[in-house]
Amino acid sequence: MLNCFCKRFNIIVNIQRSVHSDLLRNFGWSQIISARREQSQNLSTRSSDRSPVLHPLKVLQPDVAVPLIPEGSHLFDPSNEEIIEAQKIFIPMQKGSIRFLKGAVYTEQLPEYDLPEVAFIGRSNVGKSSLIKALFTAADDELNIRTSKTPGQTKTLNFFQVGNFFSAVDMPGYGYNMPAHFADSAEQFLKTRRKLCRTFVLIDATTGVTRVDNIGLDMVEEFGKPYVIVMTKIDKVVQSVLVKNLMSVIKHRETSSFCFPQPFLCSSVTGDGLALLQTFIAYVTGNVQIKGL
Ligand SMILES: Nc1nc2c(ncn2[C@@H]2O[C@H](COP(=O)(O)OP(=O)(O)OP(=O)(O)O)[C@@H](O)[C@H]2O)c(=O)[nH]1
Repeated sequence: MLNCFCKRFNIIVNIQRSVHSDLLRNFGWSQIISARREQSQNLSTRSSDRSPVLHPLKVLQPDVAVPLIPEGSHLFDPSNEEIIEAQKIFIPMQKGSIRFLKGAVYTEQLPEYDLPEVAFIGRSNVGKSSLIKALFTAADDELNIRTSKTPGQTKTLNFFQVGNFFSAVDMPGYGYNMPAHFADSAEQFLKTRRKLCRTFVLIDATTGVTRVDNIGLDMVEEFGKPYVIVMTKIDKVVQSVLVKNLMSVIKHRETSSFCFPQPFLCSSVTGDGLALLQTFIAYVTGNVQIKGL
């Protein structure tokens, strides 16, 4: 059963990988432009051979009565040129330039470097490893990131170095089957990392914000860390469910002091929203400039 699932998932990832690497190899013009065109397409009218939707939130907005980002906030909406520039960072310039650095748990084991850092946290099985794998699909062979249907497989803080641009950290999931060290290791990490510039808190689009998600959300609020909500697995829900669950994120944002106003909507399977998230990561780590920001 698991084998069969893995095979199917690999096929999907391989299709996505070839679409993605074509996009990157050709510096993406035609695909990005067609993705732009798809912004006018309803998210629920999906077909497997279409280009990824670039900005899922923008697609949803016309169908939602409340503003998805607060009045007065700027929508993060980079130009095609800025997206192309940002995506170059996610392609290895040479073998090993994007690499797994180490798995660690306690402060003294954490790697030292002078790079900006971004962390991905979320409850078990929310899709953290899959998202990192999809963001770095061009370096997949070197990173060899494992994903699993079984919750709680990520047991250490896994560090990935992305050239001299930044470092990404895949944190263990909380909730079901979480490692016993989670509270200590996550707290120590969030408290001590000087170069941590953003934490991405992942929320499953099939559930919206649950009580378990509040473990991570409360933690980043308590430590006063600027964070961004990423809704994962948007391919798994119809638009009405996506909007309903997005509302739980909007509701959380209203009471938050450190949450970025714009949630990012992604699918690691279809690639929807990934180019936008890559561009945002490149922007917050100081690796691309976005006009007007
Ligand atoms: N359809 C769909 N499935 C996804 C997506 N992202 C992840 N999954 C599936 O969700 C399951 C969990 O994904 P992982 O990436 O291993 O989740 P994780 O958060 O790293 O899990 P832990 O190790 O428990 O912390 C796997 O079966 C993935 O294939 C997505 O965008 N769409």
